[in-house]
Amino acid sequence: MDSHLTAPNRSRSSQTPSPSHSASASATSSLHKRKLAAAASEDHAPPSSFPPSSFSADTRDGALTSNDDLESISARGADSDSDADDSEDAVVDDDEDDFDHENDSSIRTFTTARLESGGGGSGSGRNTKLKTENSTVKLESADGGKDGAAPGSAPVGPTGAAAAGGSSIAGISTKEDVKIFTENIQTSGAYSAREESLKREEEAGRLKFVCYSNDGVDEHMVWLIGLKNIFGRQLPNMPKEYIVRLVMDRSHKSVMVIRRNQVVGGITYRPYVNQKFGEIAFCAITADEQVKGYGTRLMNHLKQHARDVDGLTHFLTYADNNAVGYFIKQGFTKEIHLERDRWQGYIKDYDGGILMECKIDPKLPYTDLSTMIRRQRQAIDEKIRELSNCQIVYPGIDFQKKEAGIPKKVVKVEDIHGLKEAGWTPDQWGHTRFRALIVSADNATNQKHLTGFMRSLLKSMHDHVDAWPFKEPVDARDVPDYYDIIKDPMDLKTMSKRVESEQYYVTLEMFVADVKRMFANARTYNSPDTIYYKCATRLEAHFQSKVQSGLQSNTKIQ
Ligand SMILES: CC(=O)SCCNC(=O)CCNC(=O)[C@H](O)C(C)(C)COP(=O)(O)OP(=O)(O)OC[C@H]1O[C@@H](n2cnc3c(N)ncnc32)[C@H](O)[C@@H]1OP(=O)(O)O
Repeated sequence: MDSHLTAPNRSRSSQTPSPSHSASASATSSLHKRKLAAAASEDHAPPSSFPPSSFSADTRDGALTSNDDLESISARGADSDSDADDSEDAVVDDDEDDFDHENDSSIRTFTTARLESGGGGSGSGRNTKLKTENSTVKLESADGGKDGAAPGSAPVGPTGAAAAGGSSIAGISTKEDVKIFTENIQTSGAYSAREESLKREEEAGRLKFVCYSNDGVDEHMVWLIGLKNIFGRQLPNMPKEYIVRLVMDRSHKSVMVIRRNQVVGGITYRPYVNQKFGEIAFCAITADEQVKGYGTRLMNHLKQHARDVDGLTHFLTYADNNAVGYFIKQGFTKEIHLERDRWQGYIKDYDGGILMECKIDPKLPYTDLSTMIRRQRQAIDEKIRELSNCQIVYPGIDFQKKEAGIPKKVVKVEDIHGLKEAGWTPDQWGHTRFRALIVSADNATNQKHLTGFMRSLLKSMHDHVDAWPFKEPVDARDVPDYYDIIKDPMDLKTMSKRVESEQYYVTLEMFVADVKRMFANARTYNSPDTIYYKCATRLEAHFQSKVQSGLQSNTKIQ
């Protein structure tokens, strides 16, 4: 009667299981190429003490025995993904045996320990880890009560107290003192904004995160079936019967997102309590709710629950290649730091994925990270204000300009509001790399010096044989598209006006920047074979040599 969900024997690529293993191992094939060691955990669960009314669990952990029963559960509106197809999904019919034979040659490897643990075929052998020479030698009893939730046990709440009917995973309560910090909050980043908005949904009761395993309570079972359907759709290469097996396996737990009593997504994991790590088997959000932050919040709830309730310190998962980015954003790494002894032989090997690890922080308020981030933002902001006056906003400067960009009104540097307050001192005025020019004691003399040098440079360019294209601004009547292409025009006449204003160029660098721009414009608008381009290159070389010799002779004079 359970043939639908008891996979036939599979060939295995790397291990040779004992006959009893072979007999019990479920290694259903898929394009996904997961190397399943499923049977290990499914074969010997204690009988359910309270099977759900509408379907029965057989003596094997979570192995559903009646497709009709599954259908009836689905038909009751198990999840938002449910439709006619879903109820079919729920039924693993004989046709689906096809996939069991499809990839016989491939992919099915069992870790030694999983094979050993799956081989007993009885409850007592469950989770017994046998290490061979290459791996494990010690025999360690790890019954369901230790590694993994006790079969059929009700999920527990965040406090760690068992809650008979399961419990929603509430976020940690926000302490009163948070308000002190969260007042006057700066704008939050995208991550916090998303988390906060989902947190508000939770507080308003429109959204909840729950953790259940196969406990026989109708509502929980409906949700688990709903989650199973989502996994079936979102992980299309994963054999459906394998999904059912793990979701219904009583040693697995599922943290689910429930919105308006419908499952939106979830994560099914197996806590290895003795080893203090959990293995994420499946993780998915229903198609039309992805990339809205549910996956992140789900993971945060999972971490908090796994730490506070299961006492776990790490998660491991074989992440699908196309979901690696998501896991990285959730703090998973491809480097495995967890000591090999703690996990090798416990978790299933999968092809087509990459083993990733996440260390669960012992302190982080995972379900209230946004408040923590806001508090940190606030604290940093306050410290910045303490160390600087950047929060003070002064009235603006009148930057109205006359011709050639020369300011209408001369603004004395020392009159610029906030400059002194920011630590400016008059000796920083006109700071320039061309220090050789600025040796005089007062600013007025410095400016005179600078103006004289710039004037001589301008004259030298003006008198050059190649200067003719640059003497006046380009006339748009002659070159209609010039100003469409050149947005920052410059010419010798404009520069001359700026020099003579004695206000514009307060450093030589400013003057040199205008000269460079003038030549760059010529080379942008004109092609290299044009006279304009060639004039620009020759005049620029002339200018550079004049600047160099001017600076050198100036240095010599000093
Ligand atoms: C062990 C396994 O089960 S592996 C298989 C994982 N599951 C799947 O691939 C099924 C299909 N995908 C899904 O169900 C979902 O997209 C999930 C579970 C992967 C992510 O859930 P979402 O609700 O979409 O995630 P959420 O909205 O919180 O996004 C978090 C961040 O991850 C990014 N992200 C989401 N999915 C992916 C992805 N597949 N690859 C790369 N980045 C992703 C998001 O862009 C977002 O980035 P941001 O914070 O910079 O804006």
